[in-house]
Amino acid sequence: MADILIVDDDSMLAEMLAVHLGNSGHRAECAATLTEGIECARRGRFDVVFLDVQLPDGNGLNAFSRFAETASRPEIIIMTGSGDPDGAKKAIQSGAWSYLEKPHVLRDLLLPFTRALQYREEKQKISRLPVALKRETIIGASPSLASCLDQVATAAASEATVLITGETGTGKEVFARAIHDNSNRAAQAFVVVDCASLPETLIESILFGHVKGAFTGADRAFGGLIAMAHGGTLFLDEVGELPERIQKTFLRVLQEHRFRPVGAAREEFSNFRVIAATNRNLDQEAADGAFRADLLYRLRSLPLHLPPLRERKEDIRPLSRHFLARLCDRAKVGSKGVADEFFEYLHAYDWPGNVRELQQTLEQVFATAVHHPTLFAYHLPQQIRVCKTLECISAEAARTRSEHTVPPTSPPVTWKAFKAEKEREYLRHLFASTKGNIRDACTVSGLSRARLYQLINLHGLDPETSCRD
Ligand SMILES: Nc1ncnc2c1ncn2[C@@H]1O[C@H](COP(=O)(O)OP(=O)(O)OP(=O)(O)O)[C@@H](O)[C@H]1O
Repeated sequence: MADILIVDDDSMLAEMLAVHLGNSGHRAECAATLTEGIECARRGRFDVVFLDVQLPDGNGLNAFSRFAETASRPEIIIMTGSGDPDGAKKAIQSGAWSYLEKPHVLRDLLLPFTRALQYREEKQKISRLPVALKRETIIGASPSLASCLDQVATAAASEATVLITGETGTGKEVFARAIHDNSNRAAQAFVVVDCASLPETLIESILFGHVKGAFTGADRAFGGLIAMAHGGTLFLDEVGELPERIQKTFLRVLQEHRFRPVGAAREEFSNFRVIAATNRNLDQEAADGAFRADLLYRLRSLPLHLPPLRERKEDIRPLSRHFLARLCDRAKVGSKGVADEFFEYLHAYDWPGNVRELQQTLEQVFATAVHHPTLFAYHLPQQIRVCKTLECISAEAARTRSEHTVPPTSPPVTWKAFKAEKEREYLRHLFASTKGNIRDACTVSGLSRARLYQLINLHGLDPETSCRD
């Protein structure tokens, strides 16, 4: 017997589905809105959620992760309107087990539902196995990182080719190593091929090796990276950069594990496993003919997408603490205190360079504050401080705007007096956000230094004390 949650505002359909499932020995509960559904999923334990897309208080697909991340981690079957290919595609991309078209839910339900339960049962058996994932190099505890770690465990237990995607600096190489370190191949080599820096004329020789005298300068035989990865893992970093000429040859090597070193008469064999990574949209490139679609499908037996840091900001604090502790260790200095607003500033920033940018920023901060026992927001690079400051100012502007939608109850003042008061308010806030730093205040406000000093005099303000008001 399974526990099912049906989230649909069509009460007749929900009821019919509940009765149908009840007749097969399952226990079904219904919710008519997203809010009610999420609340039910949090309170109860469900094996499967049937989730409608169009709900009165929002789109089911957008709330997908809120169901998937509840304690019982249910399998989710999406119910879409009929003939909505976009909805169906989005459902599968968000990790739904399957999708059913609304008018045929009862007719089409049996197979996906049975398979989802079977999958769930097997998943629970596997997760009960006492396997501890070695993940010392991977810091973070956000739900999305946890889900990536689940996928690392699955990939490590299999021999399938993995394609890791994600923006630059999200940790693709770290995750590739973690898959290798947790696999049966851990004792053998992890060979990195940086496809972006392979010299065009030497690619075959670097990958497949060469015999002595194969070309001018080949005064010794070389085994090649594929041979080196025998028994271990071949990590193709930036695989999208692999020249077209090699893509075809490589596809064959990937399928047959046989390759011919340059100048050799015979083929060699290597038992390697491939993990590839890219920050490019290879689907698009395959559609445009810039990357071989057959190679892409072959590489992507198991896909693993790493979310950017801005979508898992919970990881910023533990990552920062980890990097700072490592820097203190290396410099042989005691651990440093970190002011709370330091993290607030890190949170407000979008981290286009992801974890790598965070790590480099902290190295920079550490170098400038090596003798300071505490790190303050002031130690952070200017672009990060400006970002937080702009966030404060726009929040303040929104607050002021909303205050002004309320009809004024006090008698109107002159325009001049009103403007002066708003100017003073703005300046006070500007100094509070920039900690009284004139240079930052000019950057953020766009005022020249001369105009800023003029306004300070006019309103009799002191930037240093204003920032503490
Ligand atoms: N979750 C994490 N925990 C600890 N360190 C991490 C994590 N993710 C990334 N890093 C660190 O961030 C840096 C960048 O990681 P990595 O080289 O794996 O990124 P990448 O996605 O392969 O980048 P690129 O696409 O530019 O090659 C490395 O120093 C790595 O150790």
